[in-house]
Amino acid sequence: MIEITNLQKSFGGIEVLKNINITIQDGEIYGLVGKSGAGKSTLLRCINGLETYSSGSIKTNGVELNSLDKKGLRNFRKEVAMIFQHFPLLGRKTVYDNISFPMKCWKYDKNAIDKRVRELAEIVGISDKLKQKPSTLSGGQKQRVAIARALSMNPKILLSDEATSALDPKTTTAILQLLREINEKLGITIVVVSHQMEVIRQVCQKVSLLENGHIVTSGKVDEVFLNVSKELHKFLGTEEMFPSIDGVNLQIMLLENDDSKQVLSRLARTLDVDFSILGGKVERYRDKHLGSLIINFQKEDISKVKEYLTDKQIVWHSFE
Ligand SMILES: Nc1ncnc2c1ncn2[C@@H]1O[C@H](COP(=O)(O)OP(=O)(O)OP(=O)(O)O)[C@@H](O)[C@H]1O
Repeated sequence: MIEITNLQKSFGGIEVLKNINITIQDGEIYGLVGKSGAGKSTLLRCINGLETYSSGSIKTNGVELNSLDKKGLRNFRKEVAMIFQHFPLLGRKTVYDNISFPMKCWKYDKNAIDKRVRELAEIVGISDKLKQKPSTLSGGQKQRVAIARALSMNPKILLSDEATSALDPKTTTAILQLLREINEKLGITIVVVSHQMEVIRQVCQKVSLLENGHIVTSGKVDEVFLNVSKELHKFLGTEEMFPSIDGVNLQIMLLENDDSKQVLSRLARTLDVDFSILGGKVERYRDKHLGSLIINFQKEDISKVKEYLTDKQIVWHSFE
């Protein structure tokens, strides 16, 4: 478990992390999302001990990071691996040598290294590329090599800093799927940093939204979506997506149940009201699909519409 309490970090007198409180359970995939400069990478670097923090606490499995000496920190880093946007592979070495590199540094036995490299190559799907140089691989394949290398020391935690940001959408989905398989098969806790909500939605169970160094929204990803806050609207750029026409715009959230699927036709029949559909979308949240519709109702109907939706336990948001 990673427990971050009242964490504060400054660079040269400028506070870049402010009162951060996050608990990440073992085996969870946790997302940190936010705009550029929000403090995501700094937080990730604090978690793996690459940055010190000014005050507060980070405990990994009960051990306070700031209390570790050099040797303690070196051993701790064996348990926390990291992958990056630009997969820093050794260009002159083969894929095999890249994956085996950390184990060689720690002077592992040659046969054990060979067994582990082949195992990892199989897990990440690059068994046929072991003799190639990174320059002959696609971006997705390079990231797979970087993931295999990150897993070589059997880490308990994998930190992913914008690992899919340089990849096209299809390759991004494939790499996120791989992270999920690794999480499920190997039980590794994964922290995913991204500036894209789409990435977080596909793979994470929980999320914290960072803005200017502090957390503005946290929770289970689908709940954060359902109870979309002003801050999340601002981050997603959706606060201005509702055209200003007469009447009142409601966002109606659609879940994977029958009640929400037929809500509009039932509502119109029961209340005898007219409405206009302004927009809608369906998004994937790990294994679920959640949707939302933006509906414009006439002002005189709005209170009975809200009452009806609340009574039917349909989640809605008003943009008055
Ligand atoms: N080594 C450093 N020295 C001084 N300031 C830094 C340093 N590292 C980061 N910062 C500052 O801390 C703030 C947070 O940066 P950070 O890289 O953590 O943000 P981020 O959310 O990861 O952004 P991005 O997505 O662009 O990487 C920024 O204002 C940045 O300029």
